[in-house]
Amino acid sequence: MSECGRLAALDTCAVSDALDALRLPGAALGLHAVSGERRIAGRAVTVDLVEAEGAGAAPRHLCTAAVDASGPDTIIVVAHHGRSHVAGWGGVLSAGAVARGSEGVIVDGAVRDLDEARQFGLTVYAATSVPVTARTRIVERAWDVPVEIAGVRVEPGDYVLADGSGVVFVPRDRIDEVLAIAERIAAKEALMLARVREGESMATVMSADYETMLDREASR
Ligand SMILES: O=C([O-])CC(=O)C(=O)O
Ligand SMILES: [Mg+2]
Repeated sequence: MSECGRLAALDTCAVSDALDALRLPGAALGLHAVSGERRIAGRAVTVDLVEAEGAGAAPRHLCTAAVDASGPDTIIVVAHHGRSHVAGWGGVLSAGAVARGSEGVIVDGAVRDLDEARQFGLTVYAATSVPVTARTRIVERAWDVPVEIAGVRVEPGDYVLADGSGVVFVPRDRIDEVLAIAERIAAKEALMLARVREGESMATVMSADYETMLDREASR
């Protein structure tokens, strides 16, 4: 199975635990599904946004090059630096992402045209939504460059997983290690759930062994 397929079979908590075991950052906090609630996995196509003032006139609308470059197994990752007063993503862009088969979009700030994103079936993870356009306010500094998303550095081609618990990023050169550990954690948790359903005591299922599980993964 491809790395994206293996990632999509996991959840963000198992991947976050694997990142913890490897002492890697990766969980981007404060983002949740605002359209098309579903788990998405893919490789990052990055965009970095800046205030328009002093940046010069925009030759095209923000995120357009990233949308044009996106497709299946990609997620458009927009560094909007927590701005909540203006949208870093909108409905026409959503239509473009859907037309190219992109897995979805992650914005660490506000987006708009959410009714359109939902209507088009696009999954969007963001901090919040507002009606206010980016035009004349925010422009694209660059795309296909390293960005920072809620404090996490993300390079083009890094792996992304987002679900009901939030968003995690995995550096592309660490994906094999992270997947191997996350898959072991998920398998252990599946066994724990079976024991819980069989009525075993919670204190036994989630014992000291569970508390120290990630340290043991780290030292394997
Ligand atoms: O003007 C914007 O912020 C972008 C927008 O509405 C869209 O893509 O539909
Ligand atoms: Mg619009």
